[in-house]
Parts: sequence; structure tokens; C-alpha cells
Amino acid sequence: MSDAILVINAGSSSIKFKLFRLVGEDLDLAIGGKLDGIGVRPRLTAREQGKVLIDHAFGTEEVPDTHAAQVAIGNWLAQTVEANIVAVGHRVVHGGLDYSKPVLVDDAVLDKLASFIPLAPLHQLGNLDPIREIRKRSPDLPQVACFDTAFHRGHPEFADRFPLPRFLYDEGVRRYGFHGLSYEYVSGALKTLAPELADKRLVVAHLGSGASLCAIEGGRSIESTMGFTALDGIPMGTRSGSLDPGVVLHLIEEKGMSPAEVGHMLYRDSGLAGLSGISNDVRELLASPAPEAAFAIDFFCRRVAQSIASLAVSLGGVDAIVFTAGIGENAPAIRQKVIAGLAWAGLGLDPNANDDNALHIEAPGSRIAILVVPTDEEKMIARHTMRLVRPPT
Ligand SMILES: Nc1ncnc2c1ncn2[C@@H]1O[C@H](COP(=O)(O)OP(=O)(O)O)[C@@H](O)[C@H]1O
Ligand SMILES: CC(=O)OP(=O)(O)O
Ligand SMILES: [Mg+2]
Repeated sequence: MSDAILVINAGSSSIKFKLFRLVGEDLDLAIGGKLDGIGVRPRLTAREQGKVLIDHAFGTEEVPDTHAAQVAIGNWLAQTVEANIVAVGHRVVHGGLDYSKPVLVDDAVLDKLASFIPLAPLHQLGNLDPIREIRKRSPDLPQVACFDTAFHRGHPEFADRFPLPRFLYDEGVRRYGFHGLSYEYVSGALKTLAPELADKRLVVAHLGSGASLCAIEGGRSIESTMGFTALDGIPMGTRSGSLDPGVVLHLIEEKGMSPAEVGHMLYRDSGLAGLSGISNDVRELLASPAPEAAFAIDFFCRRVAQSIASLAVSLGGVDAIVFTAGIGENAPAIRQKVIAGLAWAGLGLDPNANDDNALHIEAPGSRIAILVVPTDEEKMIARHTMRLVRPPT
């Protein structure tokens, strides 16, 4: 049986997993799958080299929550996979002040990471649950936590501080930034896809169900639109993004909402879902004839374009804009609207390349490159995990 690394990327409504076989120093993707629609229409799918291994719809009562989902995945993997799993790598969204690189998990680490649950209410609990479950089943199996925040921990103070009294910064109330595993992967992928740009000034737009943008130079994160929590920045599927903090005070003081109710509204009922009143899914909004759907899409694209301009200031100019994640990789209409908002800066697209989700989509002769680069958070996690459990000799 070959050695392998299992990667788990547990989200709010889906759990993605990948199994990589260790072939010498290389990581070969063997199996990739996900259990999505948790609590609504749960479905487990997995493929091995394009071949469907499982495509199974569960009853809602069978997989009502993320805990049940990860148990279902664990059971299926145990029955199906023939590999000697030498380590498990996990995406953990918040690493706080304590973790600026991946870490082998023990009880003390788990306790520390659990203290960040309120800072990432949609993610952190679900990220830690599979680690606990696997520790119960296989206490000696090394598990590595890889953080969304780690890639951003070298930010200059300008990017890291809120304009609030200093003591809060010292306590850790900082702009951490998220989607760091995705940004790290994409910026590394440019070394082979577009080596002339890899070390230049990049604005990467990770547009998925959570969405943020990151300014990167020399392969390092300079600034992110996300802050203390993954609620900051541009509007997302169901999250508001940045908001006048006076609105939060108003909801609590004048409307009598509890902090939990406000949290629920900001994390789950806002963003594209709140703006449109129709859906949090960009595919549905693009297909809808309703003016509210078009408004939500236009609002989103305007905020993305504004964020690109803002991060250009942080970088002192831009050499390339890179789109990634579910929306960024697959939605030409969104990229077109975003770039239309930057036409004043001389930006434009090659419409055919954009429709094809090609690597280079900028108009011929453009001074600024515009790219589409598929992300792979799981591959990044597998690399980090391997580095910790099998350090290069
Ligand atoms: N072909 C597509 N066109 C437009 N949007 C898409 C397409 N495919 C996926 N998406 C969007 O991508 C989002 C999911 O992105 P993804 O990066 O997979 O998110 P996450 O990993 O955070 O769940 C969906 O909500 C959907 O709106
Ligand atoms: C941090 C975050 O927003 O993650 P996701 O996009 O997976 O929800
Ligand atoms: Mg994601």
C-alpha cells in the first residue's frame, strides 16, 4: 500500500477532501471529493482520475450537520481507500496571533484554536471537528492545521491595524486577512504559468462563497480586504462585507436585536442573498431575469473593482489582476463587469479569451495583465503537511 496524505477542507455547508499519494518527493492527486448540501440536500461525490467512485444522495436526516458529514466521509474513506495515510492536513480558517505557519496539532493547539471559534463562526468549529474525530479514532496519526490567516501575517502595520486605540491591536484585534492558502497557491502557480509576473505587483481576487482580494508583491501578501474576521471587505454569498459600524450599533441599540441576531444577519442573510432577496449563488443570480438579481451582481462587481483600485494604492501600481475560486474561475460575466469598472484605468478584456476562462484574458496590448488561475487550497495544505511530517533532507 502506498503512503498518502489526506486533506480536509471543511466549510460551512460542504466538506471537500483530497487524497494525495506520495511518489518520491511528489504529491499525486489520487481521489478528490466533497459532501455538499449539508442539512439541505446532502450529497457525497468522489472521483479517482475522472472516474466516479461515489455519487450518493443522503436523506437530510442522515446528514443534518457538518459533524454527521465528516463522519460519513470518514466511513466511506475507511471502506474504500487502499492507502497508508501518514498524515492528515486540515484547513483551519483562523490562526489568530499565535500561528503564522502550519502546525502539528496536539491538545494544547486544539484548545487554542477553539478559542478563535467566535472569530470565524461559519468555519472554525467545523474545521476543528474532523481533527477531534480523527484524534479519537487514530490518536497517533499526525494532523496538521494550515491557516487561512498565516500567509498574511507579515503585513505592514498600515494593513494590519484598525483606526482604534492601540490596546486593542495589542490584544489581537487586527486585520488578519483570510483565503491565505488560496493566495499562496495562486502566487506559487504563477511561477510556472506566467513566470514574468510571479514576483510583480498582483491583485488576486478570490471570489467564491466567501470572497476577498489580496495585494501580493514578491510572492508575499501586502494587504487583504478581509480583516479581523471573514466578514470584512466585499459582499459575499451571504456575508455583508464592510459596513458602517454605526449600522451595527443601530441594530442593537435602536432595533433591540441581540448580538447573536445581528451576527446571524451579517453572516447568513446579507451579501448577495440580502441584496437580491433571491439567492446567494452567482449562477442563479446570473440566470434570473429579476432586476434585484442584476442589482446584486452589479453591486458585487462594483465593490470588487473598487477593491482592486484600493489595493493598487497599497502596491503603488499593479502589473497583474488574477481571478480565482468558484466565481473568479467560472463566471466570465462577472469578470467582464469588474473590469468594465476599471476601464478608466485603461483596462479591458479579450472577450473570447474571457469566455473561454483562458489564462490570459486582457485585451491585446494591455499594460496590465489579467489572468484566470484555478486555485487549489487542498494541494497547498498537502504540501505544508508533507513539509511538516516529512521534512526535506
Ligand atoms: N459557472 C459558474 N458561474 C458563476 N458562478 C459560479 C460558477 N461555478 C461556481 N460559481 C460560484 O462559486 C461559488 C462557490 O465558490 P467556491 O470557491 O467553490 O466556494 P467555497 O469553496 O467557499 O464553497 C458558488 O456560490 C457560485 O456562486
Ligand atoms: C475564509 C472564508 O471566507 O472561507 P470560504 O470562502 O471558504 O467561506
Ligand atoms: Mg472556499
